[in-house]
Amino acid sequence: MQLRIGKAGGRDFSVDAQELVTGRTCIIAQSGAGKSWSIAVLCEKMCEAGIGFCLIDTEGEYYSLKEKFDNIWWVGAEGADSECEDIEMDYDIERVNLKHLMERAVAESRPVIFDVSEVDMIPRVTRLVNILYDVSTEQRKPYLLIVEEADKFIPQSKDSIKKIEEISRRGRKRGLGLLVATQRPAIVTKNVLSQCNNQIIGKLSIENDLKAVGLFFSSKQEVEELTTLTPGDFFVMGTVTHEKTKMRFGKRLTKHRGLTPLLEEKEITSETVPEDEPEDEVSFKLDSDAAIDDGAKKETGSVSPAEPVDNKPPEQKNKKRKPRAKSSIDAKGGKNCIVPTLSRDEVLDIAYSRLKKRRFGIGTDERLIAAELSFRPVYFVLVRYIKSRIIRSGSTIENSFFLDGLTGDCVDIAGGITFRRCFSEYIGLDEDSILVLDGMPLAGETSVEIEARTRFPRKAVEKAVASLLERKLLTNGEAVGESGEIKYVPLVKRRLPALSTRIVKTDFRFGLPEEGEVIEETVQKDDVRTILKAIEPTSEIVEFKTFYYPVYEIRIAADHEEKTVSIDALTGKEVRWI
Ligand SMILES: Nc1ncnc2c1ncn2[C@@H]1O[C@H](COP(=O)(O)OP(=O)(O)OP(=O)(O)O)[C@@H](O)[C@H]1O
Repeated sequence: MQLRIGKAGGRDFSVDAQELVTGRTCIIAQSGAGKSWSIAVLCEKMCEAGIGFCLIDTEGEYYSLKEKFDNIWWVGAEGADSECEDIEMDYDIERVNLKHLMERAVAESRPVIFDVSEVDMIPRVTRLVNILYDVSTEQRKPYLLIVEEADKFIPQSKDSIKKIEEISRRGRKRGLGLLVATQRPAIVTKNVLSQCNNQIIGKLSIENDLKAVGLFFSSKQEVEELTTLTPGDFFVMGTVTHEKTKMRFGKRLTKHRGLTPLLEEKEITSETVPEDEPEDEVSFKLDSDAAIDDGAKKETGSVSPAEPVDNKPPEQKNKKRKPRAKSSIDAKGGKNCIVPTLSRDEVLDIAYSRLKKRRFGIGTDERLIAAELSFRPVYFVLVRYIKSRIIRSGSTIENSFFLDGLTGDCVDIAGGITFRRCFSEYIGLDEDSILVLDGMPLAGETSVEIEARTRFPRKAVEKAVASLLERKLLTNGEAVGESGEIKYVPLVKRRLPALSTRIVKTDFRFGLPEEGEVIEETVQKDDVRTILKAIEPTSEIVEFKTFYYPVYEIRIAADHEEKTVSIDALTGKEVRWI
């Protein structure tokens, strides 16, 4: 019987079930390289094929297999809770008659998750493996023992659980196979590793660990290749396959729980949301992709066309990560993340095909080294202002738009997220400095000219100029003419846009995501208010809400360089700065 567990070179890749279940296999890869994922895929395939196994779960992450395979018995500490309402523990690890349970499990080829995440592991596992060995000696039926984090149970020291070593030597004749997984082969007892007739080896970086697996490879280059593998990629060799193969484990049928930085649920920050607003939706009215009228410039004109366009996102200062709180989600909080439509797998596929075709332009040996989902803060801003020139005097106009919560730049989200420079260079300035800077002609101005234009007293102009010089938003100043007056030239890439009458709206699905990191916003509402006042003195912020847009950060490395590309988790397009 073959178990189809993934792909190798575009083709399905299978392992021999008999060899896997009754043989000795080690899965070796560093943290985050995909061991738990691979074990879960193997378990799913064994469940589908009706093969029995007992998985020692040290992190309490495998109960989700029960989502699809409800004949699994989950044995764990009393009160252990799953994050899924309809999955419940079957047996209390302290009370269950373990001998009786394992006799039935082996006889019925039943999968068992032996969850030791909340208990003293070593005595429980020692007891389990003793019982399992005896049961297998009696029944002689194929059954697989899976030991996650093997370095905890069979370290290279006298503390190793001897019965596991015995299973590795003598289990086969009893039908009892062994699969051990570890991040640190260098510290697992050689008594077991040397017995393994199958090896599944993924990314490793630590020198000693590379040495420890060196014996499984024929050349140094092959061992070095291990350092470049991406999560999910493994070399499989031994009797489970006919030849050594580099493969990638396939999709999981059940949720992967071995994730993920924890997200904290966040309230929608709004001063004007009425008490009875529907709780599960944040919706805005949509009109067009450009909400602030970027074209409508003031007299001083826009930036010179000759100026190079900076496509790079402004630096994300103070980019803080928020942990996900384990507490329950309150009615409103946590529902303001846009739910991604693309899975991590799908985005990895996109990145891989791009690696193959267009490359990312940083070297000949490009490879993916990380792909993380994060949620980027976006503000929805609704402004009301009076503009007597357009509509009869005294009438109010509304304009809404999206701003990047990290930079203050404009965000368009119709058809995928894109960023346009608008406020970022002005964030943190006081109103006087903004007016001095934004109104300055490209050729520059002297202090006297600034005074004449702004009607600010000399002291105020000096203060504004000093703060702009400090922020490097003006040139240092050159003496001009016979009087030797100093002329300052603006260094901003964008002038402030004028307010328009546009209104934005979106119909995204908001919710609490299962994985990913929420990035905390850094731009202050007060700074946005100051800029809006400088653009239009009558403006008032009527609504100011924060929501989070999902983006996958893909890290690519070549020989000497690394690059991060952001992929929109709704469209699969690269996130652009225009
Ligand atoms: N075959 C795969 N396909 C797609 N994504 C994968 C695959 N393997 C791993 N990943 C991704 O890599 C992440 C880390 O994988 P996993 O939790 O299995 O690592 P691990 O080696 O068990 O880490 P640790 O030793 O720290 O528990 C997963 O959350 C998943 O997003």
